[in-house]
Amino acid sequence: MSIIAPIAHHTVQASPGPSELLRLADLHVAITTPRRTIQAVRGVDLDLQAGEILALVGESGSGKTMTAASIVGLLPRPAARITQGCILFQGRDLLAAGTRDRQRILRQDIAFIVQSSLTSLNPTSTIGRQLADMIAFRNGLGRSQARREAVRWLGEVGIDAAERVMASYPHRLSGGMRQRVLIAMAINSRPKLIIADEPTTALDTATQKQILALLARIRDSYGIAILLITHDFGVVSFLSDRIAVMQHGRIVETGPTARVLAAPRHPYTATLIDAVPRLDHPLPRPAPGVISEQDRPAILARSAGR
Ligand SMILES: Nc1ncnc2c1ncn2[C@@H]1O[C@H](COP(=O)(O)OP(=O)(O)OP(=O)(O)O)[C@@H](O)[C@H]1O
Repeated sequence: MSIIAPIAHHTVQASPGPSELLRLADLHVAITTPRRTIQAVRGVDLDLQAGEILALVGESGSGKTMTAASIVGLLPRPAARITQGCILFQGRDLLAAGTRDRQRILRQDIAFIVQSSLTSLNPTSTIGRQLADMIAFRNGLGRSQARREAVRWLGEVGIDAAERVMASYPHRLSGGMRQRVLIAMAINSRPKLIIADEPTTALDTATQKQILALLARIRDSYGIAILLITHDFGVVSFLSDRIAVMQHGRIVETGPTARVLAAPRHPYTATLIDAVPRLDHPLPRPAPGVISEQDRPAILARSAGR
């Protein structure tokens, strides 16, 4: 994985606190298309403490994925590039680090989980093979020991029928099972940070809740910090300690989850929260004529599913 130079470095004045894991300072990402250049990320400042779950929330196109991709060196090349800023991981600037150092940090300490779990797995290889190969490679284990470890990690992520899943090809598993497998792949190296980009978006509501509960348990058991990227405030309230709200490439509000949900300070945050109908809160008050009585059952059904 590599990150595109040249980069105008931002000077970070304060040294990181003892528990600061990740800091983005004045991060800018530009995307050049044949027709124009888009400033996808426009000066993002963000910090994440060890063991913390921070939700990065915003509508589609607000720049969440470009921010995450910058951290793990997966910006779509050659169109996208970091034009300014720095990314500190445990005080080290990933953008200034040598390729080997950066790759070592990304391999050992930062795991990236994306939404589309089918494309993240090799369709021609069994789950057991993929997981055991990864464990063997990372830990220098022999085949049978790596296999035993693979079964153990599948158990860790709540897969009971581990032997059956080991023998399965990815397309034979449900979306929730595949996401559990990806989480097992992410955590077996005991990273310090998981970046999860819309990890539950493609799943049904019950499975979403199970996967979110699993992520919470992983944080509690292993102290792994999670940067959770989502457009869904329902997901955020379930899982995160803190929220950062992103709009048009900028962070417009950051705060503890309970405070942000109860008393949003930025109008955009309030709009996003209001857009989530829930049964335990009054339904958002629609402008007259916008939501008719006929629409109401559908909204209530959606809200009941959360
Ligand atoms: N490969 C690409 N080529 C051109 N523009 C892109 C590309 N990927 C993203 N963009 C643009 O960059 C901006 C930020 O996109 P980004 O994917 O980071 O948003 P997002 O908040 O993650 O939204 P979503 O949840 O839909 O992925 C948007 O204007 C988007 O259209």
